[in-house]
Amino acid sequence: MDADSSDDEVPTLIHPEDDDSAPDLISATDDENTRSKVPITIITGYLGAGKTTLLNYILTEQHGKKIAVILNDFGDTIDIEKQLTVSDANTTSASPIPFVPLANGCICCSVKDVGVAAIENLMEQRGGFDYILLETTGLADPGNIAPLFWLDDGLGSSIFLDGIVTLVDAKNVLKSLDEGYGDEKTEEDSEAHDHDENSPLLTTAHLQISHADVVLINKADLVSEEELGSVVERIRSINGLARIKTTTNSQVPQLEDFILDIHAYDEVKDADLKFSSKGHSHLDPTISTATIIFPSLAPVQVAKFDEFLRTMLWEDRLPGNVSHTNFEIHRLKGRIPITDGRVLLVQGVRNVYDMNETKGTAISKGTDQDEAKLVLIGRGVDQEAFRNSLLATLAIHC
Ligand SMILES: Nc1nc2c(ncn2[C@@H]2O[C@H](COP(=O)(O)OP(=O)(O)OP(=O)(O)O)[C@@H](O)[C@H]2O)c(=O)[nH]1
Repeated sequence: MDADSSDDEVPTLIHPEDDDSAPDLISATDDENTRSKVPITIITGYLGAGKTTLLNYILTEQHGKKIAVILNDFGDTIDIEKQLTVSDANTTSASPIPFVPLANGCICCSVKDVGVAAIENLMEQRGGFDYILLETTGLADPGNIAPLFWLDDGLGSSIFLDGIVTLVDAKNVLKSLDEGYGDEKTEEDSEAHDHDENSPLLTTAHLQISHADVVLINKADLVSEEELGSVVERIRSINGLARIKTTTNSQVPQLEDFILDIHAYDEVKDADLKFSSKGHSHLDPTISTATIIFPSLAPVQVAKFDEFLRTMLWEDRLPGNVSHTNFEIHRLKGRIPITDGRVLLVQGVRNVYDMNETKGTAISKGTDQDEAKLVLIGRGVDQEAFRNSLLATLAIHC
């Protein structure tokens, strides 16, 4: 399940060929920029899944980093007990650890006002830390948080999103996915999460898993091997990109690569996309992962590929006269070789995406490297329809 290793060079930003009102993306991939920016890992997961336990574990492990922790508390009250728990457990050499509790509301609703201000405030203490962990409330939707680090000029210039780690409770996660167990059903939630009465229930657990770069299936001690296997299978069917680790008491043996320095948004390694050979699973009726495999692009097709992405992500439809059901993309990653030797790397969260190219990577014809892969995670993602639409778009005017 742990798949990750590649010697690929760090990608650089390419400039879009047209000026088509693309959001002003801030590349986290420029070598020098990335080095001077502070990485942030978002830790999300259901109420009681083990987020605080994970923070305590990280802060007491030897990792040679000075870590700042931001707690995003839900509601008006500050969870004093939780802050003390983490502070007291900090026996690491990294000190002091500034705590910035976000007292007012869930970060997904008010991140512009509260979350950004707290992070900017924290950045004034720069030099006191070299890594940020943001623990979100159990009800947060990470899809609203992640694009901020691309789109907010202020934030994007000083920090970069390293990755999203989602904790799930092995004992309760299937219930959460099937019944929305643990979700507070407000009217707003019902509208946002389940707007179409005929669609299967979209729960907070789905949102947290579909956006994850790493899923920790915690509380493994509370379930049998067989139950654990079913949980792994279900999560893999929702999010085929995430690396999955089972833990007890949130103890991740290897923090580097799994929690810290994941580089989930500035690299797209071939190994990240390797699960795709296992095919499209419909184990979860609500969200699935689709992999579109297609031949490497001719240079003139790059603009067409971009058009496909824009139409899909910004207009919520598929180009090329392909019929499809309603869909919603949560996360996408792609690795697209071009016949002139370049390789395009694509990253996206919801309707925000970024396309970079690797420098001078030669492709060997007739090998796996020659194959382009686009992986999509979301609702209503019909692999065949998406592939047909992409191929139809690439064929036009080429
Ligand atoms: N049996 C068992 N208990 C665990 C494990 N991990 C955490 N716990 C316990 O589960 C409870 C909740 O853990 P927390 O780390 O507070 O969970 P959280 O996600 O921060 O919870 P909220 O802040 O409410 O969202 C605590 O009593 C932990 O000691 C585990 O792997 N197995």
